[in-house]
Amino acid sequence: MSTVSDAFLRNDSFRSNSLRSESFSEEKDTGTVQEVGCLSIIVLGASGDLAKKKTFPALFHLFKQIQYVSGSYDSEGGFQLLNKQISEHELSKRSEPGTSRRLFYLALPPSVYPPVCKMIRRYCMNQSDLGGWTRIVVEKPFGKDLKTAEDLSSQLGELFDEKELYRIDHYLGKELVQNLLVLRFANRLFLPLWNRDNIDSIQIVFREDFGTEGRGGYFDEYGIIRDIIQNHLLQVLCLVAMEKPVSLYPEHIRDEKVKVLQSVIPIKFEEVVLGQYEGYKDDATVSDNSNTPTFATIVLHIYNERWEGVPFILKAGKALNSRKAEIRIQFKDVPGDIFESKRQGRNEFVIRLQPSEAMYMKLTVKKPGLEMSTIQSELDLSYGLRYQDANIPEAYERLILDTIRGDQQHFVRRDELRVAWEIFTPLLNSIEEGKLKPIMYKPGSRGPAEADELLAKVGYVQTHGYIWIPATL
Ligand SMILES: NC(=O)C1=CN([C@@H]2O[C@H](COP(=O)(O)OP(=O)(O)OC[C@H]3O[C@@H](n4cnc5c(N)ncnc54)[C@H](OP(=O)(O)O)[C@@H]3O)[C@@H](O)[C@H]2O)C=CC1
Ligand SMILES: O=C1O[C@H](COP(=O)(O)O)[C@@H](O)[C@H](O)[C@H]1O
Repeated sequence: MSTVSDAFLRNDSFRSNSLRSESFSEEKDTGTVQEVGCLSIIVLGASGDLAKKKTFPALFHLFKQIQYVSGSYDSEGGFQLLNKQISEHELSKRSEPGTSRRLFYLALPPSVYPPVCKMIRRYCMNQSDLGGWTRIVVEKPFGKDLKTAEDLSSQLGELFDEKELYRIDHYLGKELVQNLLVLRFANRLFLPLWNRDNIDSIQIVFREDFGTEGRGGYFDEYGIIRDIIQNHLLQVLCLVAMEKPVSLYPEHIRDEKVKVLQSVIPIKFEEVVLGQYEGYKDDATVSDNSNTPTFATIVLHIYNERWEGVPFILKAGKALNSRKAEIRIQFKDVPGDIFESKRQGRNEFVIRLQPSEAMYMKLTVKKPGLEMSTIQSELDLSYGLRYQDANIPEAYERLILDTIRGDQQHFVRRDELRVAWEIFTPLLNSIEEGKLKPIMYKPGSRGPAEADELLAKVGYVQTHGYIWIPATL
């Protein structure tokens, strides 16, 4: 376990209006006093992979000093000691009783959330009557299927209120994911286009060009659907597909996300392609007869007025030929096309979340010159070029700051989580029962060819002959 002091919060700029969103602030909703007491952030799972790769670098940008308290997750003595350390730390910062804030970040496997939360509840709560609080940040995967997730939610729900629980999904902290609401609802241009009348298919894609690399044991238990699709890609889908929320108030946004998920109809197994990269089982921590997919393409259908008939293709894979995450919105062909532009490709609006954030719209234009011929080109907003001086924060940096501010907009609500598991549990059960088997693919490839065939079957038309020429300054 480790604790981080409040040096950052002593910085006046943190309390300035520029960093504080009035519409989201807890003060406005509950009438509590301004938060000035000592803040302690406690990372449980401090020696693990997640903490090392994501949590600490993010915290390091926010804070200056890190302390470490070691102890086991089910020992009363350990948590009493932890509480003592935090209390001493708060005292040393002259924090008034009732004002201090404790953020417990559980970078742990979900199996130990209940005992750890019990210990926190019993031994590490602070007084909160003067604006102080205790908040718990939990990492995905929140459970393994509908039942385990619900059990976990119930266990945590008995210990903490929903407003004290922050289920983190770091994709919700990515710049271009956060931009989706603005893009969709602040641009008149998109409002009439964003529906089944104009859009033919939507892909949400995650590709990684490395394998499980030391995480084989964890991964083999979860697989790509639980690791990426059920959470990160589904969250992105919600923001792409949901209706306009009543306001930017977190509950209004999360209400709309839940409605989209509730409109997803059961997955047809013939619209699923699973893959496993060759060599995956060479990892000593992976079972020799593992059926775990490291690649999956899954078509979801949303049965509502806006989206009926539009396939949402969720695609994720490890050990592929490239690393990227993007949303690809493909429009329908132009009716009564007089330019034969169809032969070159359809309009596509691509939102690239990473690497190098960008949005581009693939268009057909007149080829410059004397001839009246057409060519595929693009309207291109590359963030690196357009916002050269902007500092795009790491997703975790942003989300941890939200937990301190008490803004739950970018966190997963319990009912959202339940529907997300309802969507994928039947498929996951069938994989576990061996009814669906992954197709082997070569590391460094595009994944199984059957995935591209499925894409074509549900209507995706690959552009041919499009060549991108990056802009130069
Ligand atoms: N601002 C910028 O940075 C811009 C960059 N570009 C770059 O230009 C290049 C071309 O752009 P774009 O056409 O959008 O992207 P790509 O050519 O990379 O991919 C287009 C689509 O075709 C699919 N695809 C690729 N190969 C196959 C295949 N063999 N069989 C079936 N489907 C396939 C891709 O699937 P999958 O998702 O699985 O890869 C993707 O959905 C890209 O590298 C892009 O990043 C373009 C415009 C602006
Ligand atoms: O949650 C996870 O995400 C990472 C990928 O995150 P990114 O921000 O680098 O796209 C993935 O490697 C890991 O398997 C998964 O658990």
